[in-house]
Amino acid sequence: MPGLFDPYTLKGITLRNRLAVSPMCQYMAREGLVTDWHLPHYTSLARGGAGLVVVEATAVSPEGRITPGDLGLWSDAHVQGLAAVARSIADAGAVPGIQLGHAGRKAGCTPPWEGGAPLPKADPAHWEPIAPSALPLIAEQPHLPRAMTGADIRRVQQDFVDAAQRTHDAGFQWLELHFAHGFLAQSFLSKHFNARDDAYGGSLENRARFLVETVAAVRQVWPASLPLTARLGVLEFDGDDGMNLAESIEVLAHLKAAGLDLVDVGIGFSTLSPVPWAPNMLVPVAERVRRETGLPVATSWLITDAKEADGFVRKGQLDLVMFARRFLDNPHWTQQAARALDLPKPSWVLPSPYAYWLENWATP
Ligand SMILES: CCCCN1C=C(C(N)=O)CCC1
Repeated sequence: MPGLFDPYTLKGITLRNRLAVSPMCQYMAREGLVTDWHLPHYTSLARGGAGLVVVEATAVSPEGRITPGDLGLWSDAHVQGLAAVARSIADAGAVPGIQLGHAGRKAGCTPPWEGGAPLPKADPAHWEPIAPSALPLIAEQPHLPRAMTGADIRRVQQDFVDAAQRTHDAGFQWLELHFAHGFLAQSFLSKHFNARDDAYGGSLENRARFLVETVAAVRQVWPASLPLTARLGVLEFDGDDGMNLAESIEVLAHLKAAGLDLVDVGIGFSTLSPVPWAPNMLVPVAERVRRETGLPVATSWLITDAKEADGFVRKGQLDLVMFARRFLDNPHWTQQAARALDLPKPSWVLPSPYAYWLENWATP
């Protein structure tokens, strides 16, 4: 079985290794546009040697932003800046990916380092979030999201399709739909936050309808040769995870039939239930998803050790390993992973101008 540093081919794309930079919100955009922050940020991550770099959650519409600082692809004006990012990631030898999402009821907040609370209604940047149902995330929340009409659902699905088309126009080769973290798609699936009585609420089939229809619609415009993936929250830590995981596996069968190529196994975060954080906590869950759906899987959350990650791949538990804070801490962490796994010439996971001097001269 291949290991962490073996290439990975999915549809018409081959990654140089199984290490992926997980999408990590930077909240440094303006009106959804790339700023001076993004190109150096993503270029340095790509030059670090990972096989795949997934650009942060990028909103398919203005009201789908988590914060006013989210990147967006809701207009053609957003393509040029992101095209430069995709090009730079590819020039560094990584495959450029991006995560498209809509934050639903969790939209319209300040960045975590400013508290992460919903913007006050009096704030000129404030907008009214939309969601499957007018249910608050927390009981004492000052304002409720607006319940989506059928027209809203169709518009947002078209927003996903249009943003996917722009994603391809920008030169990205890997697309991840954000179906996790209590954002819009996850909240359609959630028993806690979907109280609809139309075809998008009630039964599992109805609660999954938005997700299945969106994958099918995006698949129509996203080239068949390029991986179409989704991050899906399969656990909620709400005391009902036997059912949550079983339902997620059932939904994934339908998403696979609609054209999904890989699932990035995540957490639902539909409620504020405490999470029993532990190293590598989702790996066994991802393994079960892989076995029972037949879909290739990636996962993340507290995977920090190269030898353990290599083992997850060699044992057929994971196909890709998503690292987030490891790469924020050190964009060149892939080199440390290569050293830990005794790869020959480990510095050569980095570009030549770095690798030559790191590898060919005795270091004291
Ligand atoms: C409830 C989500 C916890 C982790 N985060 C995920 C984000 C995301 N875009 O998926 C944004 C920052 C926090």
